[in-house]
Amino acid sequence: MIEFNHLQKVYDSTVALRDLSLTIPNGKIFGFLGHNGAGKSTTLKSLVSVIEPTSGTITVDGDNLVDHRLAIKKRIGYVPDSPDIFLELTANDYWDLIASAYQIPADLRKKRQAELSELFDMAAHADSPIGDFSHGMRQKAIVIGALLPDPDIWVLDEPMTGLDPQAIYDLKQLMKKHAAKGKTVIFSTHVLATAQELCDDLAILRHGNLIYNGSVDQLLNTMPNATLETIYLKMAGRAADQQTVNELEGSSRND
Ligand SMILES: Nc1ncnc2c1ncn2[C@@H]1O[C@H](COP(=O)(O)OP(=O)(O)OP(=O)(O)O)[C@@H](O)[C@H]1O
Repeated sequence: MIEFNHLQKVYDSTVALRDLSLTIPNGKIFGFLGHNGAGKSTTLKSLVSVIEPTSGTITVDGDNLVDHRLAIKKRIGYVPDSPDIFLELTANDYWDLIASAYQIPADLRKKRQAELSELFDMAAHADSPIGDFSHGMRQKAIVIGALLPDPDIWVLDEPMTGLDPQAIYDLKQLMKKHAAKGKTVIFSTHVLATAQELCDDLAILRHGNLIYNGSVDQLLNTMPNATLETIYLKMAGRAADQQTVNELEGSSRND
């Protein structure tokens, strides 16, 4: 179980996260929704130790991230919001780097790399530099890297961006399979149909504030016949209805 307790992040003069407290159960697919700049990446980057929150704590199965940083990092596979990293390395060099950092046994790495490269049509590109790849191919190389250690917690920041329909389908299947094994999948997305299809639980952020945390079913039940898109826009959109937010916040607290 992952717990964010009163997390706050201030960048210079921008408050990106305000007093974020929520719990992510193990074995679930958990989605972060919110407009551009709402604080989704900031939350995910805090969890994977790319940035340091200004205040508040994160615990993973009761262990404080600050005190158990390396052990927790080794349990997490991360797909960042931009795949434009390690452009000089070949895909294989990048996967080597991950295999060595996570101390993945050679035979397991070989097996997983073969399966994932095959699935994402990347086997023929393993020895090409990431910088020569299209956006979608870079994204696939990063996704493969993040899954090589078969992490307990898989964190993906807008992972479907730039992927072709087949790769999106395959990635969604992998996310479902990962959670079905009892592992935790946490992702951010702007695609509400994907969130509705995949997520057990959701957090909706607006200007760094948590405005909903609970199950997708519970949210959908609040407005019979409405889609997640309709409800989301009512809560977080341009004409956000404060009364709806208050009612849903109340119902998620009383859950
Ligand atoms: N390195 C940074 N320096 C200064 N401000 C930042 C930095 N990173 C993010 N911010 C600000 O923090 C706020 C939250 O940004 P964040 O990237 O977490 O949003 P997001 O919900 O992931 O948005 P998007 O959907 O556009 O990716 C925004 O106002 C953003 O401008």
